[in-house]
Amino acid sequence: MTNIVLFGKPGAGKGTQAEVLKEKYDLIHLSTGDIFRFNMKNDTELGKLAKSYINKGDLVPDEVTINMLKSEVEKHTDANGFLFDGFPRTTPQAEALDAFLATKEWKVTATIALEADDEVLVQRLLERGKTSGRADDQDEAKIRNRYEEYNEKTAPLIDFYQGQGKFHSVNGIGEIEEVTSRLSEVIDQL
Ligand SMILES: Nc1ncnc2c1ncn2[C@@H]1O[C@H](COP(=O)(O)OP(=O)(O)O)[C@@H](O)[C@H]1O
Repeated sequence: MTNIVLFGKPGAGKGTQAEVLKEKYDLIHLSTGDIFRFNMKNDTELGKLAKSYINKGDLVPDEVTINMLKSEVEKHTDANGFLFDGFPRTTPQAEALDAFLATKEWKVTATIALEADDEVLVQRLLERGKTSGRADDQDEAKIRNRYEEYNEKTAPLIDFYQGQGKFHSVNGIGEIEEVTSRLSEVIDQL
């Protein structure tokens, strides 16, 4: 069982890399952002709730996110491992993930951060907003708010995973293939 947390600021390339890594390492890719967007598109109760937070650039409350994540993991208990993308994003989420995985005698194998400079990332998101239709990518104020959420709530997870000796980081700037090979170097040594 290999469980990898892909970590990084909005726009760092987690989703792009996850698409490649899930095939390469036969992992189930769980993106909380994608799951929320799927629910928003289908106008489910979860989608309606999430929308009010996401469209402002705020995080969705922990309880909602954690329950959703657990039910997604439960659908794949025969998996070779998971690639968590966009989760955990807060300390309570990270603690809940550890506790939940422990009930299955699993654990987080490693957390790998994609590092990139804020200004590069804001430009990437604005560019993505032109074609993605994502409301949270089209407005610089919403994007800045996501960075504030990241700095305040998500950045402390670096210490959390460093404390567990599981934190790795790679340079997220470069060609997609280049970044994939940096990530693979870390994964191959786990
Ligand atoms: N683990 C989470 N906890 C709370 N909210 C989340 C989580 N994952 C995603 N979201 C919500 O969905 C939005 C989009 O997520 P994602 O696609 O991962 O974004 P980004 O491109 O900003 O990294 C976030 O800004 C947040 O509102």
